Amino acid sequence: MSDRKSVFVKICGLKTPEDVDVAVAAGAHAVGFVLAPNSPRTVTADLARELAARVPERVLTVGVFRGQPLEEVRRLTGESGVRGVQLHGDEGPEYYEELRAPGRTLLRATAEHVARCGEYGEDLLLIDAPDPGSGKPWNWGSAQFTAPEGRWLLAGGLGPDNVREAVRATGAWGVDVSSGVERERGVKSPDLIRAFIEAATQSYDYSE
Ligand SMILES: O=C(O)c1ccccc1N[C@@H]1O[C@H](COP(=O)(O)O)[C@@H](O)[C@H]1O
Repeated sequence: MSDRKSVFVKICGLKTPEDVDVAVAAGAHAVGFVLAPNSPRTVTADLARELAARVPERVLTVGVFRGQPLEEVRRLTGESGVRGVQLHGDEGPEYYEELRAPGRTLLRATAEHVARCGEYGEDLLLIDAPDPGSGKPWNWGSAQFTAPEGRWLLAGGLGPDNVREAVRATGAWGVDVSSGVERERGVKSPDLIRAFIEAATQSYDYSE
């Protein structure tokens, strides 16, 4: 039996101060701002900075990138002031090495279901669906998926109704969600954010 009391919860794709405040008050451990282009959740570095400034130190702020040049990731990270960098491209270990900086948390997102934690020098591994941010689940429950050892986050099609089962089935250290806490694409629902965090943080209550 694990002595963990809760999973790590990241709420991603936040665009408004109200939604950031709701996620923080409900107990999110991390909040994400999409700094990749062409998403209904894309925010400018200026808006990300404004949103990140509302977040207490204990909550990790994360910039989300997809296949962008290193200089662009560096610039947007600096301008927005986020402390975490989440990469969804096919960047190699050298790219992570280039981005490493004191106080910065590097997250490597992959749809590769045999990934190992820390393989590219990342601090946290994120195992996601092939189409990140689509709300489509992948087959995390299948026998073909072997969960990695260590600290990894599960994402892809999670929501208040399935997060608990997903954590129990995979043993994920943490979870990440965007679509499953939206009332329409790109628009968050405070009620769903609260419900997701509540459900996720109950995942390791083995007393029942
Ligand atoms: O959310 C996006 O639009 C996005 C864009 C580019 C890269 C990653 C993106 N989101 C990531 O996807 C998962 C959430 O997926 P879901 O919507 O809950 O199915 C999460 O890791 C986000 O950071």
